[in-house]
Amino acid sequence: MIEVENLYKEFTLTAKQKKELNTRESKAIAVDGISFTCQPGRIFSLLGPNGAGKTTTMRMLSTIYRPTSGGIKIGGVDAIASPQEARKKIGFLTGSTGLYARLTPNEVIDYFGKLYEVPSAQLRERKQYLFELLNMTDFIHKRIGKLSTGMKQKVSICRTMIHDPEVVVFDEPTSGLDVITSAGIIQLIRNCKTQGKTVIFSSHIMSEVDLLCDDLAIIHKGKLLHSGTMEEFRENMQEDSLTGEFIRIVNQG
Ligand SMILES: Nc1ncnc2c1ncn2[C@@H]1O[C@H](COP(=O)(O)OP(=O)(O)OP(=O)(O)O)[C@@H](O)[C@H]1O
Repeated sequence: MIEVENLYKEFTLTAKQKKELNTRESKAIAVDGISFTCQPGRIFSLLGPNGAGKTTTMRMLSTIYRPTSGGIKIGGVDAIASPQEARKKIGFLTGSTGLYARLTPNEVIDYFGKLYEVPSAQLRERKQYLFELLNMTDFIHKRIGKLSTGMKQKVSICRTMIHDPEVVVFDEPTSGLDVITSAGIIQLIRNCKTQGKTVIFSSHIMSEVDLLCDDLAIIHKGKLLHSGTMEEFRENMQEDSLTGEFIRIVNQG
């Protein structure tokens, strides 16, 4: 379970950022008092346009950023007071995950498996499950530096999932990937749900959200504009399409 209460994050702007943003303000509010709960065995989507605050929220959930104020609990653990304990329960996928170009996927996953203290027999099993599910067996012994963007993304996903975390945080997991690669990732997210994990993923693609999620939150300019089940969202739509409804909510906010 993920419990988020009145989460707030502001960044202090550097002189360069102030110039780029053409502002005299010394602070930028990225996340402005949002609250939500993600339940085990359900897929929660954080949807919002560019700059809405999705990545900042995901990074706070994953203990990479410390919130300016507010509360986060991951599987009952206070992620702000005990980030290390919370981190053991989380698998976090972000677009900027660094991978060692000179190692092979197999070596990287072994390394992270050991880092997370996954017992060897379990590590072998997890690797087999993930490599097969994501169709990776052809390139697990090639150097990462020689792999395509989609292949690297698959390696990052394996890295995220190798310790079988109970909470999965995916920041735009299919961004820039072809439909076949995306389908493998979507299947993995579905399997996480079946396994009773808590899943949150961010996206700005409504069709992907529609395909996967049980619960939906829409954020814009750091504020929560909508939160509820996907079923309720569909039932109460005022526009003909899900994308149309998303745009209507964002424009109203
Ligand atoms: N390190 C930072 N310093 C200053 N401002 C930041 C920083 N990181 C993010 N922001 C600002 O916070 C706001 C939210 O950014 P964030 O990256 O969380 O949005 P996002 O919803 O993930 O957007 P996208 O879909 O474009 O990735 C933006 O206005 C952004 O410029």
